[in-house]
Amino acid sequence: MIYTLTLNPAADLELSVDQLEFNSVSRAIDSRMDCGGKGFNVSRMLKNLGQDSIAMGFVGGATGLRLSNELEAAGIDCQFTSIVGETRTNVTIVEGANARHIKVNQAGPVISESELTRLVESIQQRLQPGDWWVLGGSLPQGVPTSFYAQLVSLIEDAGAHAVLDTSGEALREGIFAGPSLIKPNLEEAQALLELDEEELNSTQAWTQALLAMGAQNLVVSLGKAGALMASEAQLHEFASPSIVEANPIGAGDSMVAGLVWRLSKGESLEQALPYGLACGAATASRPGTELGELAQVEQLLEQCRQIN
Ligand SMILES: Nc1ncnc2c1ncn2[C@@H]1O[C@H](COP(=O)(O)OP(=O)(O)O)[C@@H](O)[C@H]1O
Ligand SMILES: O=P(O)(O)OC[C@H]1O[C@](O)(COP(=O)(O)O)[C@@H](O)[C@@H]1O
Repeated sequence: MIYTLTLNPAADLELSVDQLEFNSVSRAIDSRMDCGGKGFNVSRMLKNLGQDSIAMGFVGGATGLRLSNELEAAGIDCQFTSIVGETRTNVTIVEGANARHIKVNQAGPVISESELTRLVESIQQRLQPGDWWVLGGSLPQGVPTSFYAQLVSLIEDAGAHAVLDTSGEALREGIFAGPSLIKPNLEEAQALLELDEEELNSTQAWTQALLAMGAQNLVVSLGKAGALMASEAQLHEFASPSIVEANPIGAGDSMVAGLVWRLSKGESLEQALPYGLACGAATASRPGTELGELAQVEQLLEQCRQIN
């Protein structure tokens, strides 16, 4: 089974404007609201790929209810921990004229100690060897930065696989607990390291430094340039397919979905990575946080090649 955990889900509100202007009123020419949050997106993408998963996490208030209803309507098994606070809304403003965007993510609700305890208990009840657990996204307020590390240890000690996709201190502490896989983008990966210029210019040096912190495997996504994969014995670079980008939000989560989909079938990371790239590219070609579909992923797969 694949589980996805989203501690800080979000409704993703996208407003499109012709031209972004500060200190004046802009009128949206288009708007859309999608279900977002890293683990939720992974479950949604897995569904598009024909793969079931169980979505877990904190949901609260009207926004939380809206997201739960949307996931359930998509046929995703939801096992949420309800909270008193309100699930957040993240805003993206897309400027049509210059094909660029600004994204502002809210901090998210405050989680109480009893809500956190209930979540840990519901995770512990489900731990089984061989399962895959995707832990994705930022921490809402009140959740300690060591929380992912605690979960990674629980999951890996149970003989299951933890895939960690977060950033900053939560990622740093989580890596030390030895997750099966981490998937930062380049900026998130390099922010963890204090390397000199020469080491930063050597992919071998900085990927090995990340692995030395504790991650068993590493995929670093590079946007349209593709991705790197590294383990103790391997370092490979793959190219991403070429698409017309509409909105890259959700591409990273879709890549994680593609990876876990294939890894859970027993494939190696090298075999799984082209699926991750194709899923990321399929989603980047769509507006808002709309995610790629299987037919498009299969078509893009042909263009995902290993560069070295
Ligand atoms: N414009 C694009 N063209 C082709 N592929 C893309 C594009 N943007 C994203 N992708 C694919 O999605 C993956 C994840 O995107 P990336 O932006 O690196 O992740 P994140 O959202 O975590 O920052 C990339 O490795 C790539 O395969
Ligand atoms: O939890 P964070 O880091 O604030 O990120 C949440 C945001 O990231 C997303 O999950 C998209 O992530 P990616 O672009 O990395 O795939 C959005 O749906 C959501 O608004």
